[in-house]
Amino acid sequence: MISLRRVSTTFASGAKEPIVAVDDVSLEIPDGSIQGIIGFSGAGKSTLLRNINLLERPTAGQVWVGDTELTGLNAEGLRRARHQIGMIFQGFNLVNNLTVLQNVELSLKFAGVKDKTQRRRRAAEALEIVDITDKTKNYPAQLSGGQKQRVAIARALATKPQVLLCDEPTSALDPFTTATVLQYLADINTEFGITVVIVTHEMEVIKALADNVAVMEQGRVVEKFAAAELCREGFAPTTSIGRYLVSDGISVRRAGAEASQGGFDPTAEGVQHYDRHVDPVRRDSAAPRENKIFAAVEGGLR
Ligand SMILES: Nc1ncnc2c1ncn2[C@@H]1O[C@H](COP(=O)(O)OP(=O)(O)OP(=O)(O)O)[C@@H](O)[C@H]1O
Repeated sequence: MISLRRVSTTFASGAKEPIVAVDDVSLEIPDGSIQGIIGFSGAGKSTLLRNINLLERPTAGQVWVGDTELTGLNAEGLRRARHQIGMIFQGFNLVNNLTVLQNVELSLKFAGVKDKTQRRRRAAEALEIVDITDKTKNYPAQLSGGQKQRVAIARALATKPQVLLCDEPTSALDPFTTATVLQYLADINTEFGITVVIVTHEMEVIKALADNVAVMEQGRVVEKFAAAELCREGFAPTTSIGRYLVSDGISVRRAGAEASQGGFDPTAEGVQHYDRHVDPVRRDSAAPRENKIFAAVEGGLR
């Protein structure tokens, strides 16, 4: 469980009034779930996400990940705790003068994996999870946006995190590539039980991925609901974003799975878009991929 307890984050802004980016937010995110955080620009979504790994230290409140209160740790404790929390960004944040493999190895080096062979093996394993083993010797500039984000996901996974924080991970991608990246995130959540927290302003991303939704406005979480609620007759969200999600049709991935009892409902509008564009290579290679995942798990991914 990730538990944010009365978290606030205020930025000084010179002579002007301080900016309250996050205002007394409490949020519980169950292990293994996908939490969507949605809101308009400037609502405080990214700051709240960065509060979870203390990339932005809250000015008040507590952040708990599992049994550990991150806000109570010293620098060394926090450094170690952060290995449990991977993060990906809209701009990918790869190191341009390192190859794909070296980029992933670097995160293991920072995580204190001293043995070079082990670093290389674990980096290669992580790259396998996102099916990008053919690009290990390439540099970021030689990759498409979607490939860069997949490398960033591999880099985040290499340290075997329990939590993956995603800050607008698909905002820089076209719809086709977005769908592929979302599929990887869904797979990683399902197969490894990694808790995913995703900040976005894209309704499609929420519909395709989230189990639970938090709507932010002016630093506050003003509405929370399970994505499945969007399918329930009579569900009446109070925020404009919530109402939009309802009026836009009930094409929520997890809710669709529940409603149809048969899993993912590819006929739902919106989901169709998501499903159709999933990389066909991944659909066709289910069996070998499964073995690969097991190998990775045996290798200690979890
Ligand atoms: N380092 C900072 N210093 C000062 N103000 C900041 C800083 N980071 C964010 N802010 C301010 O805090 C508020 C919330 O910003 P934040 O980036 O968290 O919002 P957001 O919902 O993620 O927005 P967007 O969708 O545009 O990225 C904004 O007013 C922003 O200008």
